[in-house]
Amino acid sequence: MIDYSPLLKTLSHSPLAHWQSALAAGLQQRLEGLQHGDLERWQSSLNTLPPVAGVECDFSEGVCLRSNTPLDQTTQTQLHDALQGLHPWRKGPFDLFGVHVDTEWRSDWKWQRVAPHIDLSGKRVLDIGCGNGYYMWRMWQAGAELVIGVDPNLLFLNQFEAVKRYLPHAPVWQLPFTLEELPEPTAAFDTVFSMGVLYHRRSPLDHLLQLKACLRPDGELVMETLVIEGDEQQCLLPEDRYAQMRNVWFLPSVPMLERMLRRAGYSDVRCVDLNRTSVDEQRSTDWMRFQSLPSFLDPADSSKTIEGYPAPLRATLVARK
Ligand SMILES: Nc1ncnc2c1ncn2[C@@H]1O[C@H](C[S@+](CC[C@H]([NH3+])C(=O)[O-])CC(=O)[O-])[C@@H](O)[C@H]1O
Repeated sequence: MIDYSPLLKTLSHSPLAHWQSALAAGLQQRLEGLQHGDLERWQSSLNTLPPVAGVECDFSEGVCLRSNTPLDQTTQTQLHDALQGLHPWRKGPFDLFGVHVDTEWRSDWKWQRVAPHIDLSGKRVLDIGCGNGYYMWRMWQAGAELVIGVDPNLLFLNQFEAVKRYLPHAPVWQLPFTLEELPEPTAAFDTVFSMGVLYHRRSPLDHLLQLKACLRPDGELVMETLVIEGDEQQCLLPEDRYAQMRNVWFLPSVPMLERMLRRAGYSDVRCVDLNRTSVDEQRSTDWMRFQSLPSFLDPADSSKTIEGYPAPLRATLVARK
């Protein structure tokens, strides 16, 4: 598993120095207690990742790793099979030494919509619900000094580890925790991202307050979530599933979300992007062979989900603490 000691060392020289002992204890407990029926299989996939010499990053178009000694066919097949052992790959794409991991989501499209509105140079960044870490690599590429992501999903942690294995010295770390489990106080991050998480929370205002608690004074929040069209009085609470997703709670309108952010104490609240998710952006691939967005929309009317709700519309808002 990931050796977190360099992170703990980095933290000791930062305003998060108090995290050191809490994280060390929490991580040890979490990593020892990790249980999932597939964990052994994922770990053996990680163990079959071939070593690669002379790793270089090319993040100009996405997350692309190359070697100054191109991989022979056998090694590339070994890499392909090890990565396939970590199916399903949802966020990406990744190009790892010529193996193109064509993920369910074109997360690069979302990053292109978000990145122009933020400046991450020299920033200490926290990514809540970081998934497999795809955006964390983009944040590092955008100049962040330290990127820490939290996500309780163990498959995604293993996918992150597969990439991190080839970039062991990158200041990019994924912790197998939820936001709520982070040691307090956390008010040390310049930028906090919450993308694709708010609608999974039953108490959205508490989520906004917990995110604010992670920011230093004047720090910036990047909030990306599902919304509906409407005025500041409107919000959708699905009866059960939304686009086949369980665990979806509140989909506010943009004006309502702006109001929620202001009521939670943020200032300078702005919506910088609004985008209807297309079936080109979220779809099944060889790397995510389950059903995807095309099956979750009404076959007779793609402006609706199969449950009859408005089809996925996502907004990105930025705000200051
Ligand atoms: N309380 C929590 N704390 C931390 N993580 C959580 C919590 N609850 C859920 N998650 C995690 O948040 C992620 C939400 S996916 C967005 C991924 C990426 N950000 C994206 O913008 O594509 C949503 C989607 O794709 O619908 C999952 O990986 C959960 O495990």
